[in-house]
Amino acid sequence: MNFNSLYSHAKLQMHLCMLFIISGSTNPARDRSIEMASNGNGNASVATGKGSGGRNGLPKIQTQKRQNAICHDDTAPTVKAQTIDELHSLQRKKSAPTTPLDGVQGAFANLTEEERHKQQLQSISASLASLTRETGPKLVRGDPARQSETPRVSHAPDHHFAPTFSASDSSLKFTHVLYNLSPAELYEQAIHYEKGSFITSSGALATLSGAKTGRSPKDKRVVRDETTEDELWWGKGSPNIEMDEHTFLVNRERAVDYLNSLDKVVVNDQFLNWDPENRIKVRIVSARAYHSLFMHNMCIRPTAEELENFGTPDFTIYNAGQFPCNRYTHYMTSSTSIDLNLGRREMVILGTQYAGEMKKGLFGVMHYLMPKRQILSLHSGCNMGKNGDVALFFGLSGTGKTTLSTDHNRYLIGDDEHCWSDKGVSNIEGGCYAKCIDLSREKEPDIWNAIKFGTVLENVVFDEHTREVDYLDKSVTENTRAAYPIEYIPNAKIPCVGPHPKNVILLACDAFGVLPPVSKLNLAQTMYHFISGYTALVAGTEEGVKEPRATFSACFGAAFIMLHPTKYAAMLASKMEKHGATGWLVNTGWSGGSYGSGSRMKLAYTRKIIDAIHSGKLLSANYKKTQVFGLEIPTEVEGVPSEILDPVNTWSDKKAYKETLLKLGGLFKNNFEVFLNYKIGKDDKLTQEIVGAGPKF
Ligand SMILES: Nc1ncnc2c1ncn2[C@@H]1O[C@H](COP(=O)(O)OP(=O)(O)O)[C@@H](O)[C@H]1O
Ligand SMILES: C=C(OP(=O)(O)O)C(=O)O
Ligand SMILES: [Ca+2]
Ligand SMILES: [Mn+2]
Repeated sequence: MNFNSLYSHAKLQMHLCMLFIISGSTNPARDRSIEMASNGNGNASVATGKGSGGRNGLPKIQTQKRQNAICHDDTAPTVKAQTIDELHSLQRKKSAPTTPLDGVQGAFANLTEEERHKQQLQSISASLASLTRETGPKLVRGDPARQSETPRVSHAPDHHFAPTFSASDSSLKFTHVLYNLSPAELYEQAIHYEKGSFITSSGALATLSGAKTGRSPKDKRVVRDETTEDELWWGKGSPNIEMDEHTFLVNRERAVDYLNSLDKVVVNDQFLNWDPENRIKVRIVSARAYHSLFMHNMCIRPTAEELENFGTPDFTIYNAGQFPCNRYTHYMTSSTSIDLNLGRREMVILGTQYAGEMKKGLFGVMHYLMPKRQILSLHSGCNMGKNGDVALFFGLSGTGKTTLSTDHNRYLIGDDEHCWSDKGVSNIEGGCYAKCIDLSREKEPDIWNAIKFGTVLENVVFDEHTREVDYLDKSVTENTRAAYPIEYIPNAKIPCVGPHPKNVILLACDAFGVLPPVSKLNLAQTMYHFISGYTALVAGTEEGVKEPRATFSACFGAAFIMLHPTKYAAMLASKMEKHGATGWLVNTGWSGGSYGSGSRMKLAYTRKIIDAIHSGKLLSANYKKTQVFGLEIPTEVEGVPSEILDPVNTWSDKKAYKETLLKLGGLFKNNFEVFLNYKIGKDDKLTQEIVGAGPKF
């Protein structure tokens, strides 16, 4: 007998001893019982010495009177387990293998699965490899807290790697990998390990994103190398702030070292783009279950079989958001850095946990990769009518892409990021990311109902006891969000693809209150407004802020484009022309005066306007032309009071209206100056038309 078995033998003896002590006898088989009988009032009484085995004077235990024949302890089905551990192991069965193992016998089948796990771990280890050490970290599958329960497959280092004796501590330890966990597993991880994670009354997971509750565009850096130097848009107005390759590697090392120092990392392998020919494989390595569940919802979820054959990712995100960048590093101007290296196909996130950085970061990558394939990437929502008519909804943050593309009478293709190829449109993502501030069940029932188990609810406030969310509460931020899989919307179009768009709707939330609720645009006007990318929002939370602030963001998403805006504009113009799409400008902002005196356009009216665009009725309406912007506005729209269609009618102070209109016109003009020297499309004709499509005064 070796020491171990001696020890366990001794332990068994001890357990038996304790059992005997508790039962009060050296012969536990001997019956001594207490008979508990119901007295009919639901109370139990103890009758002593009545039982058959009451020889030692101790009563027998019985939960019910025998004669009423309700309780049959002895006949009730019993669990098949002999021990508590065995019972617990019965509860969770192993996931079924996805590849049918026809005729393959046990041992070989196991080997195949183990082989597959080993390959996955090797691939992840390679992703997490430090660039200055020789091997990737040692990885183990599963939660370290559940070592005994989870099958462990350790990463056997490749033979061609010589063992490094100058290794650091981090290369000696194991890192656990939580690979493509399910929402339920991620809930448990988040609730157990991440402060600020709670289940709300509807079943959604409430999370906190930390100090950053929105994107940090000033902290975005893009590696400028020989290729990107020529290809990308640099300089004034560009969102691409340069960094060099070396600095990228410094930040990458910082993120990778941080991730490798943890007990465990979460890894998602997923897809982008529903167009199968242009699908991109992405890997997201992060430290938080919140980030993993967010990306699970937002990217396209692979089937178990697709995951088995995933192979090497096309793009990898290292999200070390809890850890700041080093301010002494060149190019760093804050402790936050979001770094894109197109050559290495990698992105590093340091110093921000806002999950939107990941989805919008990948969108930037698509804005680079897709135009190279003559596919236009679009910052737009997209839906389709019963007859197959597709509409795009362009707009900056908060202008209504998600709200208006989620339409109970139409199929949802996607709420935010799309591609327009020769075949039609495809969603890049597998989920939606809705703003939740002031969300109401009545006005937005589909979004309301999508906030259920599996949905990530960021930075919302809820009742600590009932866990009911107060969507009016801005205590954490105004930018509260819900991220849910697209199939949580009942009429989602799966797969998320559709034919060529018929209507291109440009959304502007005009807080000046001078843009009409809807205008029909010709192609040159559509391009003018697309390149301008106007919206105006109000600070909102700050006291005394009366003046709306105009924002111009080229292509309604300058923060995400990688090439010069005119490249995307030229592609949009040629596609719209080729497929005969109509452009519209819809003001989802103020009416009856600027912010402060007027009020926000009623969502119900905007929906009626959108309905009339979809149905084709608005195309054949009567139109008149506005001053300054020269916009064609309809005189009537079903379900909308006619007097609001021309904003001048809604302002009581006509002089103030005219001044504000001219002010906004001036802002448009100033903004467009930088584009006057560029050619859009093949000939000068369109360029001249676009320049002429702006405000005149
Ligand atoms: N007339 C309107 N049209 C569209 N959205 C409106 C309107 N009035 C108020 N809203 C609100 O504005 C917000 C629009 O946000 P969202 O649809 O998420 O924008 P985006 O997807 O473009 O970032 C929502 O909270 C919506 O309820
Ligand atoms: C997630 C974002 O997109 P949107 O507000 O357009 O939905 C964002 O801009 O951070
Ligand atoms: Ca967006
Ligand atoms: Mn949105």
